[in-house]
Amino acid sequence: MATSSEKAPSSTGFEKTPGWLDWYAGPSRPQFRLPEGAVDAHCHVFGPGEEFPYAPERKYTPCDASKDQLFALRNHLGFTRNVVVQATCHGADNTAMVDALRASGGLARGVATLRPDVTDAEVRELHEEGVRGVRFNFVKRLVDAAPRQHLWDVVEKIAPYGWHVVVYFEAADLADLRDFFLSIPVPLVIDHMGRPDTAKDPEGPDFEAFLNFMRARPDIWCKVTCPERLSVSGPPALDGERAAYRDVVPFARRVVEEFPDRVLWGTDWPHPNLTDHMPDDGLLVGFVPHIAPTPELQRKLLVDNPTRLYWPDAN
Ligand SMILES: O=C(O)c1cc(C(=O)O)oc(=O)c1
Repeated sequence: MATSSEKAPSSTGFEKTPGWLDWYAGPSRPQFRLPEGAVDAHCHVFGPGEEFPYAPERKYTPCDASKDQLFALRNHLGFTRNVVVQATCHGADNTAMVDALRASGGLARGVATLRPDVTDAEVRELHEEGVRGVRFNFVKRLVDAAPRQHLWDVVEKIAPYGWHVVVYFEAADLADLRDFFLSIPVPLVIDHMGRPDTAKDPEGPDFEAFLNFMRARPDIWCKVTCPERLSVSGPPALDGERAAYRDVVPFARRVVEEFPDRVLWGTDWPHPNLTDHMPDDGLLVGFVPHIAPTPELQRKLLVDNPTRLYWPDAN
């Protein structure tokens, strides 16, 4: 089946980080049929660099991954909508992400990166474009640490618009960040399950600490995403593998089963910074029924929850 996403990725005007793995061209058609109205609740656009230059402060230079390629993948996989999360390679310049929202005809919402001096008029404009959240990143290989006061200043600006804060952090840093997170007075959305060490016991104290954090407030959501990033023993979603990333399943399944109304799923296309392999996104979609085994859990994870968070006025 030919899709425009089969075109080989390129990187215009920028030199990619050495060893960069490009997104998988020509993904298979998912065997798991996504329910009507499914949302890819975590994906990115990269550039194209010629039109939307990568930020000078970036920690990596990716291959291009345009909005048209993202929308072609959406259609090919059977998603209806996207949530486009600002990628760190674009810093706090949200223009590529906003351009994708604008082109989507209402089928995409966004999560932005903001500096503390952002004005109310700028936040209002982003809201009108479809942005509904701001991302705070604590992963040191991706961004330099931001002073807490800067983050507070941003929270004050976005709170009146009903936005949430998306947090990305390493499991080992949760103990230090927990109190700060719990003091943020808007809903929180955790990226990639808080990056558990999946070589450890899913019933062990580390993952229990994560679940306890989720139990601390009813408005903490979790993306049960990125098995391709978190998996240690695989097997990868390649070469027709239909039971990929088995070691991640018990972690994600615990979250889905305990918090069925506050979990989200997305592809994480174009999968920045993978070093080992690049998944076939069609096979990656096949991960979902392993972590959400019933049609009801699947509908909540893929349709009801993301629609409630990002399109509360839909239907
Ligand atoms: O783990 C990562 O490297 C990663 C990077 C980014 C980004 O650069 O924005 O986003 C993600 O969701 C994951």
